[in-house]
Amino acid sequence: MTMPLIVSEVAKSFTMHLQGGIKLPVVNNVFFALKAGECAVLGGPSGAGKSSILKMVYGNYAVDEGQIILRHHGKQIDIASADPRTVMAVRRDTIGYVSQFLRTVPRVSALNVVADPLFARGIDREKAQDKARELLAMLNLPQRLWDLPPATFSGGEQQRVNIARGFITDHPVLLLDEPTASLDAKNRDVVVELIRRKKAEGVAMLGIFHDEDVREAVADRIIDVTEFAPGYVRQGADA
Ligand SMILES: Nc1ncnc2c1ncn2[C@@H]1O[C@H](COP(=O)(O)OP(=O)(O)OP(=O)(O)O)[C@@H](O)[C@H]1O
Repeated sequence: MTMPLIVSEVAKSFTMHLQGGIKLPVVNNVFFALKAGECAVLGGPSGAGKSSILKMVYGNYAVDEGQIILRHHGKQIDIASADPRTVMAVRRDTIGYVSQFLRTVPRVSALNVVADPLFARGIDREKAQDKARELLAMLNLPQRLWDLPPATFSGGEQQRVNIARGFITDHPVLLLDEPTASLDAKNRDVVVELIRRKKAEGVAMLGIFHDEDVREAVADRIIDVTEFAPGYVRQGADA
């Protein structure tokens, strides 16, 4: 069986147009694969390139070199070279992204913001909303808020709506961009539990977690991003 995600020989640099077009290499020869049901966590100091890798895998950042292969409807798709329409289809059905920040849509209730990815996949409305209610209750969002648009919610309330939205689908690959940052301990534990459930369902996850306790609780392994620094020489490697 092929892996749900294979990243090979990926390189990325940013061109600083305001500084005479100088190139800032960020990562080089990024190489890893995810198994179904595992949660790998990107590790390394600030600025090492963790977010950049996550954004490339989601198709948000262009890739200079290499391949990012996802298994999508039984076929292998290279996100690094896929056209925008394919990227959208892959995001709808295959790869999800849970981040800290909610992009609120005016006049749409929290319940429907959460259920929306299931509506997009053609899931029955009632069924989708039931699942959204279950997640919002788990994440302790007060029921009086469910029918209101999240635009006026507190930062933590918006974050929980976003987390529910990110976890509602059954995407086989899920990217976790610090989903627990600034959550209280009770809701952090809920997110840890949601990640465990996804593992049990066979979802492959790639995440960034600055919170050490959460990382310990969810990580099956750490991918050390400093090994992908341009110019890094592997210990024991031939010159
Ligand atoms: N859009 C961008 N334009 C220019 N440089 C960028 C851009 N995004 C990231 N960088 C640079 O790339 C490097 C890696 O950034 P990245 O955000 O991927 O690191 P990180 O490991 O996620 O850091 P942190 O843990 O602080 O979030 C940094 O030097 C950063 O300044």
